[in-house]
Amino acid sequence: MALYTIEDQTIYLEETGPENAPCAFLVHGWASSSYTWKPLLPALSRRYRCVAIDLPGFGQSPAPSHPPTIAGYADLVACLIEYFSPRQPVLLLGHSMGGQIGATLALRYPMLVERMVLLNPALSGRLSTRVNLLIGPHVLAERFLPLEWLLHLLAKTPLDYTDYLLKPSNFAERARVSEEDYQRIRADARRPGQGRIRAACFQAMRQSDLRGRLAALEPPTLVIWGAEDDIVPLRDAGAVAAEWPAADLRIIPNAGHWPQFEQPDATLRHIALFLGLPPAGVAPSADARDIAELHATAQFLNNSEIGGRLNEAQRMRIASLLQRRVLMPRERLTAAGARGDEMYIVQDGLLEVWLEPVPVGGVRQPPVRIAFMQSGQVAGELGLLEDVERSADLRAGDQPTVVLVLTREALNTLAEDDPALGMRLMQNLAVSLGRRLRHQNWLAQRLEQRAWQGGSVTRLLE
Ligand SMILES: Nc1ncnc2c1ncn2[C@@H]1O[C@@H]2COP(=O)(O)O[C@H]2[C@H]1O
Repeated sequence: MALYTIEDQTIYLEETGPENAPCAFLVHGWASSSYTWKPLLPALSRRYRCVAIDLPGFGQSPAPSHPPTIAGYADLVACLIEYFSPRQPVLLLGHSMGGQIGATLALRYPMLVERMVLLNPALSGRLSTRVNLLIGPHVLAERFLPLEWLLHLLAKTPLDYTDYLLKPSNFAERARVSEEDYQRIRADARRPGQGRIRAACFQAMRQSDLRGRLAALEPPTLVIWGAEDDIVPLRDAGAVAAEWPAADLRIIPNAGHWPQFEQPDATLRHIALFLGLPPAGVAPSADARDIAELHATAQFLNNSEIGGRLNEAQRMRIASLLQRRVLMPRERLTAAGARGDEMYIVQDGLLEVWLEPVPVGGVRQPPVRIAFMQSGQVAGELGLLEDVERSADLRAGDQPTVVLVLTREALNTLAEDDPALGMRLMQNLAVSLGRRLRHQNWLAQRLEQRAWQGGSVTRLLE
């Protein structure tokens, strides 16, 4: 954990991911800590420099000197964003109260936020009836230090009721949460000495109702909600649907207030789709680790045959699957008759298609160049789609040539993980094949035309 100070406030935060990568800021919820993000950090820090904060008064960060407010927390996070990412807006993730802080920040400082991912965000600040009736009185009692210590001591006796309150409110009936994660979440919720802040934030959330202002949120946002959340109930998702149609709202079954722990695969899948991260299970290629290059590749794909009609996140996803290969002038990439399961997108230079004509009178003819592929065009797609022999030789032109390689395995993983993107990719490939077919038809027509014209000339001469 790293330690920072802003004015007189000390803040603990966890930093992961490459230092020169775009920044992601992660803001936890009420009575939690940066541990909130544990299931998501490995995937996120492959692409982002992740900064997971312990808000003042929570986790390891000491309490603020003034009573906390949601806007105050938003201002503090904004200050950190400006420090860590002075030139570029950031990805902002918020869970529960952290979602309310994130949305407040995006309303106050839209220029600091590139996009947002909100998990079960406490947008209205209204909590569930169960929390208000059962947990609320406990929280409010903890405002007073002697009472907090009394309740803390009680929690060490057989009279402890923490699990009865905590478990069913936080987790869905069929949730999958490991004992270790549960114990960490539980410990954060009951940290001694934080009772005053817990009570103050309980009130602060209610005083920061964002309903009626959601439509003004500018950054593209993914909102994920566990269907069985009994802390910030799903009814707040109704406000998202009604007021904020631009938000991408995803509801995850068999998850409650902690979808990232309860259904990590589904949660990560939605986030990966939204951010254009590689699908789970695909190791990033060496090139994909270089984030600047990844962005450049995604931009290049925009003008390629397979990147048409895709959004930025989808192009980033494909870019992260491609391997870059440099060919020497005239180097052979594939041989006719050999097997291969890769397709090539020409990034720079030229890829020539060579074919050996049918032997004439049993004599082999020298190969002829039948086509060439320029920057943005694809070749080798037949081998990618089907386990058949290559139909022609592919060779680099007279200059060094750079190709981006897509393997069948990567394509299959992508199509399984993101069927809509897989479908679009296939459509783009079909369109490119169609173009070639039309070109062949045109050549055939020209051949016919020449034969016919040739015939008529012969008649005239007669
Ligand atoms: N007539 C053609 N016109 C353009 N490209 C071709 C032609 N024939 C074969 N190719 C390309 O050459 C590639 C050789 O490997 P594949 O058979 O996998 O995929 C083939 C096509 O991409």
